[in-house]
Amino acid sequence: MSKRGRFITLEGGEGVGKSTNVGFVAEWLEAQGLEVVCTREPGGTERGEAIRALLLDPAPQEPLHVDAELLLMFAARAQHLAEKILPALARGAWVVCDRFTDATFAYQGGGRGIAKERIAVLENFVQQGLSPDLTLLLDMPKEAAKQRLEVRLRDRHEQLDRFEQEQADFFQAVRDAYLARAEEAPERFAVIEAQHSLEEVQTQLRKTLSARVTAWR
Ligand SMILES: Nc1ncnc2c1ncn2[C@@H]1O[C@H](COP(=O)(O)OP(=O)(O)OP(=O)(O)O)[C@@H](O)[C@H]1O
Ligand SMILES: Cc1cn([C@H]2C[C@H](O)[C@@H](COP(=O)(O)O)O2)c(=O)[nH]c1=O
Repeated sequence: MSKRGRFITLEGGEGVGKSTNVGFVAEWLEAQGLEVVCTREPGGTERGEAIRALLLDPAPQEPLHVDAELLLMFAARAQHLAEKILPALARGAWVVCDRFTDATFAYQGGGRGIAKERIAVLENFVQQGLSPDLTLLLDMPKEAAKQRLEVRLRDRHEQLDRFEQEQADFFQAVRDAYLARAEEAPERFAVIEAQHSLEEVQTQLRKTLSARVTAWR
């Protein structure tokens, strides 16, 4: 029977470079001879992507209640775990996921103000003990991240989604919540200084991955 794969997540606020670096992390792991499944949240499955569209809708017809937002995140996650993440880990593949439950604690907890104890109830119910083996937290000041996001939106002719339309204090609360979680679980988190050039960020990522993969073997 093959050994269970490892579960790696990338986290951080808007525009810090998660999507840019998911492929880098996956390619680095593949170069070590590992099977890698790349995915994202909310989403990652057909139903999860439909829920994502509801959650990110830039111009919803009516406001989305914060509890409904929280439950939709976990509904998408339950489907994602059952259909994609758990089968991949069970056959020995490594899963690289752009956001997971730390995002819920940061956005719905820090940003929206939902008590972390309530989020933890859903985390236990849906994940039944599963949590990432390594979380790469890309951290940088929110002002610089916003500038990057603006460049991306302009270059790709995209519009701000429902979360990206939030105000500066929301993004500060999200960043603070992420950093608090990293402090609570230093053995799982690696905080990457994301304000540097892409080359420097990827050097930090490579060093972190190399140390972890060696330790796990
Ligand atoms: N280290 C870097 N230096 C300069 N620009 C960067 C760096 N990393 C990413 N970028 C650019 O910043 C923009 C945002 O990056 P990216 O889309 O990867 O962020 P993200 O964290 O996935 O954002 P979101 O959460 O909003 O989807 C992109 O245009 C990307 O090319
Ligand atoms: C998993 C998760 C995500 N979110 C938010 C964070 C982002 O604003 C969007 C996803 O968009 P991205 O371009 O892929 O970053 O969803 C959240 O609020 N809670 C969560 O659990």
